[in-house]
Amino acid sequence: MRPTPRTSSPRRYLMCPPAHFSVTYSINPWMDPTKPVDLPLALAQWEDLRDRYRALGHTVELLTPDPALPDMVFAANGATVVGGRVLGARFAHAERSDEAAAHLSWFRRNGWPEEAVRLPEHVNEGEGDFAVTASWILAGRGFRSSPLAHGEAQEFFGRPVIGLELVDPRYYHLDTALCVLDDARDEVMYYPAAFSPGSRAVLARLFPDALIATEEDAAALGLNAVSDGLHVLLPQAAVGLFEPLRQRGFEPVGMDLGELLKGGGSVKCCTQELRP
Ligand SMILES: CN(C)C(=N)NCCC[C@H](N)C(=O)O
Repeated sequence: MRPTPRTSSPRRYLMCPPAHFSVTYSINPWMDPTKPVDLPLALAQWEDLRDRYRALGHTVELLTPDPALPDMVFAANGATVVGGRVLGARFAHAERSDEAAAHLSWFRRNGWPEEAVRLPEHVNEGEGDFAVTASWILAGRGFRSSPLAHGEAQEFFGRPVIGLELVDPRYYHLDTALCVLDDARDEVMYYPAAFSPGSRAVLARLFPDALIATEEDAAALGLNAVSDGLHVLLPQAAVGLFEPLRQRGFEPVGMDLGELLKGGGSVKCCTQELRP
């Protein structure tokens, strides 16, 4: 079988340097405050990701980190931007709640019109739980985002929102268990065991040709990846995903974000996409 021809399209990303990253509390099973974090290494790994995006021709905007918010490096959680409209976040845990205002004020200061920016009513952790395909917005629930946020997103963006129930605490956000590979073609990769039986059936119906990840690759946070339609940047430890991606015509790019994994996030968590 010949691989589908792929093309990348230029993206605009929002990232936040891990200048104050640390693990001082635990709000997901990956976080162990007794394990030290090597901050210079975390910064170097993050810079490598930022530079890789730029080298691939993408634009990276920067959010100023706040010393009181050690998880702010996980910029994907701060908002969801689709069609130039911004749905702000409302965090489930008090430790992260002030990040939401920092994101909203960034959008207001950077030219987004007031009517395109929404302060949300219901708990949603941005692109941690919202994934955008050509036809739908996939929306995770079960650990962080409220199912009520799914209706709110559908009204705000005017796109069909498909709710998916997460059942394994290691995969507490949708973007730890599913990655959109081609947002022009409704193509994804995911780890079925992270979802309830009903949600698994929905995924199988919507994405019959999806790339299915093994437990090993999911446990390396291999699905916490970012695709520009051709290049797929993913944790380098998810070795089992590289060949299946190549067979489909993608170019996998392994990244080492090992220090940030101590906070429970990797490539996608660090990357919020600003969709025009
Ligand atoms: C998978 N994406 C965007 C994420 N899954 N974000 C990482 C959040 C990590 C943070 N310590 C937390 O537990 O909220």
